[in-house]
Amino acid sequence: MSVDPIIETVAVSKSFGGFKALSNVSVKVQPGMLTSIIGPNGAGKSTFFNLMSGAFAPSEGKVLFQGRDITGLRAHDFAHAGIAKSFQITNLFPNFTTLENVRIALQAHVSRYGLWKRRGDLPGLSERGMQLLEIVGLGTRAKHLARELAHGQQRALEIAVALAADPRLLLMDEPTAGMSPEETRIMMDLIRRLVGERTVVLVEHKMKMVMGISERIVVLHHGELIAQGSPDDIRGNDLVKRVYLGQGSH
Ligand SMILES: Nc1ncnc2c1ncn2[C@@H]1O[C@H](COP(=O)(O)OP(=O)(O)OP(=O)(O)O)[C@@H](O)[C@H]1O
Repeated sequence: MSVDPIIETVAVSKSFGGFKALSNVSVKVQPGMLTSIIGPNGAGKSTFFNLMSGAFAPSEGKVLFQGRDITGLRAHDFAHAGIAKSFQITNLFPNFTTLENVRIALQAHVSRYGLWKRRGDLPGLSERGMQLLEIVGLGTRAKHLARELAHGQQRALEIAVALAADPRLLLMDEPTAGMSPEETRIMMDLIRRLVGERTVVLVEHKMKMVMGISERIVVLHHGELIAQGSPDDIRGNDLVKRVYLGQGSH
């Protein structure tokens, strides 16, 4: 494919003390697509995710975002460049309403660009906040406190908070962790809707979900890239099959 990648890792490695958690991984993520990072426990998925989000710098190699070398910049600069992340660990203000949580995120984004104004001066914030809540399916929950939402709804709210920065790239770490089958289905539908206008990269354990939703899959094992391709490529890959053999039904 000749399309320029939105984010690219060039031979990245990451060592913790003497231990190499990631070794020489080169991946090009295509824009407007859904890419999933998979691999058995300890494969290096979270480490790779953290390199893409700027949580830490690679020990070796480079990270390019829209062709620009962003290796070693702070997480804040990654966010500024257009990379947002949604975490497993909740990042919400539980005693604020759903809409207030999104408004705070929008306000933080506005202030980051030096345009901070008093609340009353930003009449568009509530409207934009409501639009984001509609996108994630929480339009009817705007006045509920964040802590009153069901688990799946809280995850959807975290996505609305991440979208407040209008990111080009959305990184999601196990977006359906701990969800019921119904919540998982709703989240998968939401993720599908987000892709296209944005690029989405997921770290995910649930194989069935990954195969059903992804356009590209990157497989890590013992910190190395062992395969990348379409779900069909990955399904038919002998090395991937061997790695997952006996892993149970993740
Ligand atoms: N901060 C750290 N210090 C030392 N070792 C680490 C650190 N972070 C990760 N590791 C090690 O690096 C390896 C890869 O970890 P990582 O969390 O990236 O894997 P993972 O694929 O996300 O695993 P899981 O599916 O279990 O979450 C593991 O052996 C882990 O113990």
